[in-house]
Amino acid sequence: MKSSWADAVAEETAASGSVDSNVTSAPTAPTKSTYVPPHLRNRPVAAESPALPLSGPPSGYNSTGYSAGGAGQRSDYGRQAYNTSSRGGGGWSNRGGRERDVNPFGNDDVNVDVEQAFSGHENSGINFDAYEDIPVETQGDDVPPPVNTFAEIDLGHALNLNIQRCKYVRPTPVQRYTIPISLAGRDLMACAQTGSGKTAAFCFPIISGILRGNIAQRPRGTRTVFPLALILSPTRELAIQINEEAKKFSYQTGVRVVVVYGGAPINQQLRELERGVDILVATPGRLVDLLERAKVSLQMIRYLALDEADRMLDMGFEPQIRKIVEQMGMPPPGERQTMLFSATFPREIQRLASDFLLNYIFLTVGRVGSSTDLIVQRVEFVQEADKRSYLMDLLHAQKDDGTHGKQPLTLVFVETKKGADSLEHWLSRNGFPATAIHGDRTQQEREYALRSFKSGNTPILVATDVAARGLDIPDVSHVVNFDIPKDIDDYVHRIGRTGRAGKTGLATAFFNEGNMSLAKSLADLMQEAKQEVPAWLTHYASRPSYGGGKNRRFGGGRSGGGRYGGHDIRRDSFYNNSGGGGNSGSYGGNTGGRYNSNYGGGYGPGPGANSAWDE
Ligand SMILES: Nc1ncnc2c1ncn2[C@@H]1O[C@H](COP(=O)(O)OP(=O)(O)OP(=O)(O)O)[C@@H](O)[C@H]1O
Repeated sequence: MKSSWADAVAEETAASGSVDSNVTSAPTAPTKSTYVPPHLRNRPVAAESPALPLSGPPSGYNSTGYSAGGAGQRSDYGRQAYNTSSRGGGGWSNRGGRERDVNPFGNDDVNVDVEQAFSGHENSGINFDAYEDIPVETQGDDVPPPVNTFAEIDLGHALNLNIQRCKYVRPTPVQRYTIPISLAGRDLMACAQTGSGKTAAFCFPIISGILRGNIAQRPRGTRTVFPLALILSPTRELAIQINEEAKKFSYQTGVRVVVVYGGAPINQQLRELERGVDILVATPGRLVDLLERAKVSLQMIRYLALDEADRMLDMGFEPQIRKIVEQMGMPPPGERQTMLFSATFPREIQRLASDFLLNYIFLTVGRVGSSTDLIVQRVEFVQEADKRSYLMDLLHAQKDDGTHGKQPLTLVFVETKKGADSLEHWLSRNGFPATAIHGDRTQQEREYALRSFKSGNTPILVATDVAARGLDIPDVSHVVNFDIPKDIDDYVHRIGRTGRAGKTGLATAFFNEGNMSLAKSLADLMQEAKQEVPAWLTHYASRPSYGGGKNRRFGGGRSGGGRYGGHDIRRDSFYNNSGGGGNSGSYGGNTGGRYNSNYGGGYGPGPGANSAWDE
């Protein structure tokens, strides 16, 4: 059932006088964690130690979101903004008044007619029908029901206005399920296909929660800032992108979003923090630096979101995330709300992740780790020596098909940084304007390359895995896996740079003898996404020696979880027997050994390999 915003407003007004009997009361305020991280010990106490932020949902939530009047605290909710400074938004020079938000939407469209909101037709070119029959599974206790429209969830006037400005008319499937779950205060592990709107799925509840929550006064007069929400990203460009998105969603709400990431001058980021921060978007390395310098404190974190969560807990990177989440003063599970999102979630990673969660809901939209049917996948047998000329043929054909002979945006993935440089130069020399992005480039060069690609100035971007995850570049029409990744999950993320938000896309992979270990998982994945699998690939895939065995996602075969997505490891006997079911951290102690032995290599950045990780 679709209802308009106007209906929702009317219903809300009618409801505001009464107390909803279904309202679940907010959990009792958590007791304060006694742990004080070393960098905060012996500090002069400028204000009271921060009272812990609210845990769980603010009063007044019911299963579909927020029930007006439940706690009698709605009076200021329709406001355009709340004043971060008065909430001790952090910083050692809290401004006296709220500064003007820079309009992230450009000059247009600021006078959105909210009465018309969500009642119109699709206006963003998003093909939502593509998602209509997508299988969704949820596991866990008391899962709040999904919604069909934004109007069914009261995210608040200011946020709704921004959703409108973004031209989002309907929630995508992952948003339909996750927003009510998050608004109900539940921890969440969500697996949904690339390009399906996961960023908004975790940003909306965070912003809405901050706006309506009873946020404890944050300390003043200290040079440390106390964000309320932390969003972690594995790469700098993704952090930048999440920051831009979150800024749009929180425009004129008074919620302040700041991003910190490595490779950029720290002083500039410190100045931004100084002006106050509610939502901090960060890459882990730079965040640890700021925590150790006591510029940021996690003591008041109420929401923690890990985007690309499986990458964040990837072998080699997990200790840093554990440090941030478990050893730097952040409130423990139950006293904060934790949301983990990715398109892929290997079982082993789920086990690690469960340490961060309490009584969580496991959600899958589509199958765990599957790719979307919107991407046409092709795989060609191409010998190493022939790859360049093959690529050239593809690019020529594409150009001929393109509008006015223009080269459509093409993203070419290679294995090494050197390989990226070399291919970029070769393409440029041969009349194809190309640029490259990889970990050896300066941050300035990386950002310039991305901008140049997005704008179409250099319509070919040669990239390592640093660009594989999360980047939302409109109109990438072709992803070429010039070098096939060693891990099928990386393949899923790479091809997911096209075919986003309901649009179709094309992905071509160059396969040869060097990629045999991926034959089975690639053939299975393509079959599952209803793609044409070449006979030669099926043949290789059927050979026991090429049968994967390394397919870490499903313990040696893609058998886990049935046809549709949901495989929640809490169902595994292994998990239950190992005492890992209680989210109690009991798994943590011997994680490393078990984890490593399960992997048998081939996972994570090996010697000489590129890392998609940033600091
Ligand atoms: N409800 C919506 N209506 C229309 N467009 C939407 C909606 N939600 C998100 N989008 C758009 O869909 C695109 C993909 O969203 P997003 O980048 O969040 O995907 P994702 O699931 O995080 O992908 P990935 O797995 O690659 O990180 C973005 O351009 C975003 O603006």
